[in-house]
Amino acid sequence: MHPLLTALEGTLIVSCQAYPGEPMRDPRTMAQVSAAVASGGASAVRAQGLEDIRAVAAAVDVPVIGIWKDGAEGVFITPTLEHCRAVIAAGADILALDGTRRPRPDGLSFAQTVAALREDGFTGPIMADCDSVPAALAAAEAGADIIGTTLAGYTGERARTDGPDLALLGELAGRLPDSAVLVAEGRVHTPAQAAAAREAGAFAVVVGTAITHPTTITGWFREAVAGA
Ligand SMILES: CC(=O)N[C@H](C=O)[C@@H](O)[C@H](O)[C@H](O)COP(=O)(O)O
Repeated sequence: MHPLLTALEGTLIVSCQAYPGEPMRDPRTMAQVSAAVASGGASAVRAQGLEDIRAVAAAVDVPVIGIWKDGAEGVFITPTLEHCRAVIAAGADILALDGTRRPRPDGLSFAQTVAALREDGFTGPIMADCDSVPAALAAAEAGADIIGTTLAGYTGERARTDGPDLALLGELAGRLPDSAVLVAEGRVHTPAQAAAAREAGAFAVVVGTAITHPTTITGWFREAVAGA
């Protein structure tokens, strides 16, 4: 296991992202939200976009997982080697990128991308945002340090479960090489679901929307109130 990851076992990681056009889409806001979740005990923060990564890294002492979303279809989470290099240059401690088996815009495979980054001298952990068992196993084989369930339910490989994809976690638990850890990410909306993800085999759990996206959380409550 990568040494930086030892401290993350059994912890909560919080994803702090605002989407294009939203009121909170401002690196200063995301830095403040990141500092707030770090105060609450988040062991690491996941940030999107080069400006946010710079601002968040300056605002928190915990490791920053950096991604760069470019586009909204196909491979869009840190889709190319150049995106990866830019995320690292922006100050991410951990690099996350698409870890599916879909063709990448620059024509490189996931394995080639990881190899090029190691060739560059990047020594931090690399997180693969995966969508299926085969993708996860291939990404771990290619040298990913963290296997995330981030894209399960978003690519057509698996049905979109209501909460986290506990079945996928269960299928992967115990099947990854010792070099990689399994992280639950995606639709963890309640503390009970976070605990269930751990019980299903997750090394750590990432929560985004349910902690840092007030518009969505407001919608949940609005619907509950209106339906009562
Ligand atoms: C599919 C995709 O694009 N996921 C993104 C990856 O960074 C984010 O939009 C999610 O908020 C993040 O994965 C955390 O998940 P949740 O917000 O469900 O707790």
